[in-house]
Amino acid sequence: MNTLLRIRHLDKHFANGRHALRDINIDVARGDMVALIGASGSGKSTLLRHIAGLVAADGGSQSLVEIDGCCVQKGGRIHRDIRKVRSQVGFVFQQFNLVARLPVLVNVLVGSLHRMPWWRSLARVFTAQERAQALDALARVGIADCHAQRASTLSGGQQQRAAIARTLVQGAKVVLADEPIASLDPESSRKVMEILARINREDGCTVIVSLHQVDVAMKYCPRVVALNQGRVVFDGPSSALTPALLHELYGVQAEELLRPVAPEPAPPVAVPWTAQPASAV
Ligand SMILES: Nc1ncnc2c1ncn2[C@@H]1O[C@H](COP(=O)(O)OP(=O)(O)OP(=O)(O)O)[C@@H](O)[C@H]1O
Repeated sequence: MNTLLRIRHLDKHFANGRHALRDINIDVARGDMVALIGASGSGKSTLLRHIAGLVAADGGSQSLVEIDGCCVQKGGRIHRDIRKVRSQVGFVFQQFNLVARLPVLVNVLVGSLHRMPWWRSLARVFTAQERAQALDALARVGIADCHAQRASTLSGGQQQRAAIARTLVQGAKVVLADEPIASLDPESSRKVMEILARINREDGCTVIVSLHQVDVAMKYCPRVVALNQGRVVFDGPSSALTPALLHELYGVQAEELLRPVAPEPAPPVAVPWTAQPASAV
């Protein structure tokens, strides 16, 4: 396996005593698209935040997170060169994390700040080439025509697509998406998942996406890692996830994962026009 992400012995206790992650060991190959599933509180967000180096694992542990051979954290300490590693990691949040008052294009350009000299990033001065790249990324996610609007004026689905465009501009090797469709309607959810699948397929970007719904995970992600109370309880092909297995893994909580996303609205059916006899009019 051409390993991009290596996680070893990840354990996390929060200050309130909650044991949120329990001896997590996962390898993810370059170019994989992996769904992280689990009921509410199972540890999905906590795991993604550890992978991004936003949270440190338990101190004094044997824990390790590496991305492309570079250390994110080891033994409960975030690596001192974390900024360099983070520039390779795009994070897509449930709540989009855009700056509401700034234009969409500027929000997307934020993805290129890590490549700029400090004085240019402070002044937010962007070159024509950088702007063209950001516009191109917005075109790829289907919202180029919104580039001049304030981020706050976009719909939730459009904001999430802008957040994905930001990771494209960033040139991230891995995109970590934390419940990116949790607050979206079914049609916007479908678009966002299709965009994530497309950047995985076309750019070879490794995608790890946490989801509540098993049906979405099975549709878009060949591999699923399932968490329950901070522990990996399944790691394998999504096709192996039957309702029976989910009930075995989660008990009654399986219902939360099996609840389908509302079906897409049926396309309008064209009713063939037929001439009516004059008397029927
Ligand atoms: N900062 C924190 N302090 C204390 N406990 C926390 C903290 N963050 C998360 N937890 C706890 O850790 C556990 C895992 O939380 P996490 O948010 O990772 O779950 P999740 O699977 O992402 O849930 P959801 O699907 O509801 O977002 C939960 O019991 C949560 O209450």
